[in-house]
Amino acid sequence: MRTALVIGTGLIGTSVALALAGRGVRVHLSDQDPDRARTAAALGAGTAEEPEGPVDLVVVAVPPAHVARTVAEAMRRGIARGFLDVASVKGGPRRELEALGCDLTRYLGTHPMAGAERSGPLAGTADLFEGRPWVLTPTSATDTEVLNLALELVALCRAVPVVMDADAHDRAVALVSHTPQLLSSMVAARLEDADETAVRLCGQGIRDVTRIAASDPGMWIDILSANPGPVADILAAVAADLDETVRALRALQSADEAKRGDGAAGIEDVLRRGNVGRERVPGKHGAAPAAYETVAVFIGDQPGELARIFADAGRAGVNIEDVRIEHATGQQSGLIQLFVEPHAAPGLTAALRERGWSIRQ
Ligand SMILES: NC(=O)c1ccc[n+]([C@@H]2O[C@H](COP(=O)([O-])OP(=O)(O)OC[C@H]3O[C@@H](n4cnc5c(N)ncnc54)[C@H](O)[C@@H]3O)[C@@H](O)[C@H]2O)c1
Ligand SMILES: O=C(O)C(=O)C[C@]1(C(=O)O)C=C[C@@H](O)C=C1
Repeated sequence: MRTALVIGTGLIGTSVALALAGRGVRVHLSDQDPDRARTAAALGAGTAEEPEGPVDLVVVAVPPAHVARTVAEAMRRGIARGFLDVASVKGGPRRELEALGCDLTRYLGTHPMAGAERSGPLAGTADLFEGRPWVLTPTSATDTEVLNLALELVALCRAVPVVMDADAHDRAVALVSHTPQLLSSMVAARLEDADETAVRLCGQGIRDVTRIAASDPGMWIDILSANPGPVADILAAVAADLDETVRALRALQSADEAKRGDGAAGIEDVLRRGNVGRERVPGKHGAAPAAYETVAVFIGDQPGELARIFADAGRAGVNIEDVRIEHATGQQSGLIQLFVEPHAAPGLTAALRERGWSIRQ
């Protein structure tokens, strides 16, 4: 692929464009808000100038409700060999394109399973998709050349292609993306009127659970409007768990010992099922989840501290598999958790101690 046109230069479009431009593709950028295309261009994602002739690939990265019309318009102009979109839902846009009478041989619906709670071009990064699944939903009508262009795009973004049926995709993302977004928002919504003294106690648990609650509501209304049935089905199952958990907690307040035992069993059931589900979440690079050991180190909030600890781990010959930083409220220090293979943890702990780091026991 030598040339591409990215329509919609927000978080996803700019990230795609940065990855392609970084690997030598000439990328043209377009957005209904020209300032956004210019911002993406200024970040090195390509040029905001119109292509002079046809490009190899058009990537449509606009909100789901605008996908079909934008793809149809690009097809009408005949400006590329293939047309992709990256929307978070796949069944609806395909059916809309069908209804608009578009040539579906030239179109492929795709969805990179990577993103962020921020939107707009300034949130874009070239490495956003590295190692992440990127769903492709070809049908028997899809032209092989278009499928190959999509596979090339995924490879250039260093993502991992996953082929799925569009409706199966929508049911899957209802479970792993759309319902979690709503639940994160619902937990965060409890904080809206909470007492300041309670909010000050927020620790890493609530930060983990509510990160995506900062997402753009407009975008999510669009996504959920295009996938309401499957999300409602999963939320109904969550609601049944919630009802059961409330019942179990009330039983724990009872004076009757048997009822308290029943309540504890109900709570344990949901917590254990949660453990089992969590174990199924894929680990690094899509591999089976690894049981890493954590080495927790106190770290100062000043320039160079992270570089120093990573260099010290490197000197000890230890590969850091994952990392998490917990910031203590109101303090100029934090706690960095280094995830390493279990056999490497004792050596790393000793080496860091020797170099003066304070390790949390
Ligand atoms: N945010 C995520 O985590 C994520 C992840 C994967 C896929 N997606 C999908 O990617 C698409 C873009 O999402 P985003 O997060 O980059 O949103 P964003 O708000 O950051 O960017 C969307 C851009 O599209 C532009 N736009 C809107 N309508 C347009 C039109 N008709 N023509 C041209 N430009 C138009 C907007 O001006 C904006 O710059 C959506 O379909 C979304 O479902 C999002
Ligand atoms: O914010 C993130 O970390 C995301 O990856 C967001 C996320 C997801 O739920 O996985 C959200 C919607 C997209 O369609 C794809 C990615």
